Amino acid sequence: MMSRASAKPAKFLRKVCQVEAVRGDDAQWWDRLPVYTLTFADPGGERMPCRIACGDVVKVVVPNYKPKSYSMSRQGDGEFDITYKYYPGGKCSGYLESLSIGDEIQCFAKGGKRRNDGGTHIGMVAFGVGITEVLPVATAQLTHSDVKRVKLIWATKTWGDCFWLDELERLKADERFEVVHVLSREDRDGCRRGRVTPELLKEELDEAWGVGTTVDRANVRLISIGTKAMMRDFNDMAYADLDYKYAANRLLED
Ligand SMILES: Cc1cc2nc3c(=O)[nH]c(=O)nc-3n(C[C@H](O)[C@H](O)[C@H](O)COP(=O)(O)OP(=O)(O)OC[C@H]3O[C@@H](n4cnc5c(N)ncnc54)[C@H](O)[C@@H]3O)c2cc1C
Repeated sequence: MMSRASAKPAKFLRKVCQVEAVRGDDAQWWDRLPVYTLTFADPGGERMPCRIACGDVVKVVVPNYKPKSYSMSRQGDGEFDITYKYYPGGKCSGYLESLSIGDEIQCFAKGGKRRNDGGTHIGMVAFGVGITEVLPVATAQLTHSDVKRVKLIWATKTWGDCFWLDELERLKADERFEVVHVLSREDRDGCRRGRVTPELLKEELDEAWGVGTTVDRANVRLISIGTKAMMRDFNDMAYADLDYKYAANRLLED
């Protein structure tokens, strides 16, 4: 895999807004941060060595700062996408926000996780913009014929924070795939209200699938993507409260 020393220039081709910003009453605060997808040409015409099925990232070298990670959200023919949430004042998302079409960024690929094979029931939790990594991984899981169920639990503040809804609908055409939206700040038909808790995971995964009865626990694979704190909380819930085994049940291994 490439390193910072081998960062290469990738030309910025286009930008799509996924989530519109909502400004708060306080001029400094935004009630909803915007999300954009940026498309870049493959550096030097060479396909970036990113395996989006395994959550590899694009390291964006921020000028006069350091490289920051962005999941590759799509790999196309001669191009790739990253999808970022813009944080006002954010060092890297601010840099991405400042780019104009035709500009070049310096970037390199990083990753190395492997699929922990053998899972038939895949439980995935995306916290907010963590969906950028989770959805490509979910899509890849559905290419495995031994996978019987893929359940994606997407936790956001509101429905307005959700994007890629068309893509989710398209994936739902595969009856093995299911999405559960968990909204912390909004009541909405068809969505759960609240946060991801051990009780919610037990209901949506163990009870829904019959883990321990019709489904062997050894056949469950789990993944969560979000901030470090959110992923730590998820690990406590999954590997302590629900008693899954980290080594055996995680979907991607280092
Ligand atoms: C493996 C990995 C993969 C990742 N993939 C992605 C990805 O695909 N997409 C993505 O977007 N990120 C991703 N990230 C996170 C990304 O790397 C950066 O951490 C993120 O973009 C923030 O960096 P920043 O430099 O822009 O913000 P920072 O410089 O860290 O600052 C954030 C600023 O935003 C401010 N802020 C926060 N909320 C609000 C608000 N509501 N209103 C006003 N100001 C606010 C904060 O106070 C702070 O000043 C990933 C991280 C890792 C480790």
